[in-house]
Amino acid sequence: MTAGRAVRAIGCMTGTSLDGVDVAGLDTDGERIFGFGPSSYRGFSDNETAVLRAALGRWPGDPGVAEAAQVIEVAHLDLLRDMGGDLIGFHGQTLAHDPGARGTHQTGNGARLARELGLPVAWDFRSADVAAGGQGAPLAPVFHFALAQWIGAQAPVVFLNLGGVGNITWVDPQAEAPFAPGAMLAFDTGPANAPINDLMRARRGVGQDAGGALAAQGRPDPQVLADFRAHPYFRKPPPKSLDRDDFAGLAEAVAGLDDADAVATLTEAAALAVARALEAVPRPPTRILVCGGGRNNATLLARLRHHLPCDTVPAEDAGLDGDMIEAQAFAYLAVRCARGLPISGPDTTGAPAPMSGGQVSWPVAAQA
Ligand SMILES: Nc1ncnc2c1ncn2[C@@H]1O[C@H](COP(=O)(O)OP(=O)(O)OP(=O)(O)O)[C@@H](O)[C@H]1O
Ligand SMILES: CC(=O)N[C@H]1[C@@H]2OC[C@@H](O2)[C@@H](O)[C@@H]1O[C@H](C)C(=O)O
Repeated sequence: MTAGRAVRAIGCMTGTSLDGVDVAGLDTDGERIFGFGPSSYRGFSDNETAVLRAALGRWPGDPGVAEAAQVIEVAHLDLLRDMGGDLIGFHGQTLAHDPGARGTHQTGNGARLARELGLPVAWDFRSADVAAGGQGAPLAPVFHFALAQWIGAQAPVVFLNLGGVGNITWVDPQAEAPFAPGAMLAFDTGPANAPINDLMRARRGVGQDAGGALAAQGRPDPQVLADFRAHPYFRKPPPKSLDRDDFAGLAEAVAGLDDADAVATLTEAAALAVARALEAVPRPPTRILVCGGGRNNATLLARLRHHLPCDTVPAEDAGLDGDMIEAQAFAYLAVRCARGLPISGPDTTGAPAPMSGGQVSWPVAAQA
């Protein structure tokens, strides 16, 4: 793979929402975007979700992890057999993330995918960064930088991803290169959909608050929100990242509220966390492009618009596919990994210097 020559990479993401696998094609040399390929999605069955949930917080070798890996590998093989492409970028399922102590754990074996698909697979994107002292997340920012150029942004823009956890990337599109000092600032904002999904599942037996309809009927609890805002995470300067369940106390704090007030409180908390994050960016952005499933939650989007200092619009307003940006990011990262280009640095994960990451498994080597 060389500069200026596009390959068709297929990126795969299974995020912290535990809803399913996104895969998306991208034509890129790992620097420029040349175009977007087809995308696809496969939801997890109830059984698969139960296996993954049971393995959350677990580390390699723990009970339940081999079963979770099997679910992830099979779900990816189902989707990837029909996607073609030259190279796969496989994120795997994050089961646990504790960069300051135990490390980060994405389950699923890229070497098995390479063997069964007959294609090179880039994977294990986060461990080298963590080993070097970085947070190991977020990794999509370098792709956000490329996207800012693709959409022709002239002034700073923010990408806000609302998955299970929220994260932002502030990008200065005039910067010479993504890892030039001051080109980006990225970090996790706080809980987003994960607590809402967990509450809806526990109380209503459904996976999400569709459209934010239930939150719209409730009243956020001021005391719970005051305690939430006092969480030490918000005082920590970036770089910083979160595990899915780092804000478990929030779920406990809404336990005594009725369903609508509880979900309204969690929705407001997600919006407040993003508003707080925007206070840390170097210069105000011209607009905030929202991607990830949370942009379909009308109540959450309305609360964001109430709190945020500039235009807050779905990524579609810039001609992007807001459901697939993370999967596309791992396609882009796969090519950067194969070329040994940096994927993280001081302003994204807090790695001491821009550094490459991930490993590539080749079908032949995988058979040996
Ligand atoms: N119509 C909708 N109404 C409300 N919420 C929605 C809707 N569609 C999606 N969501 C929320 O978005 C979630 C899926 O988002 P997404 O696929 O971006 O998350 P992810 O990839 O798992 O997360 P992460 O960014 O943490 O890796 C769903 O689980 C749900 O909470
Ligand atoms: C450890 C881990 O899997 N983190 C995810 C998670 O989901 C959202 C947020 O927390 C972000 O930090 C990251 O994913 C995106 C794709 C990233 O690395 O940019």
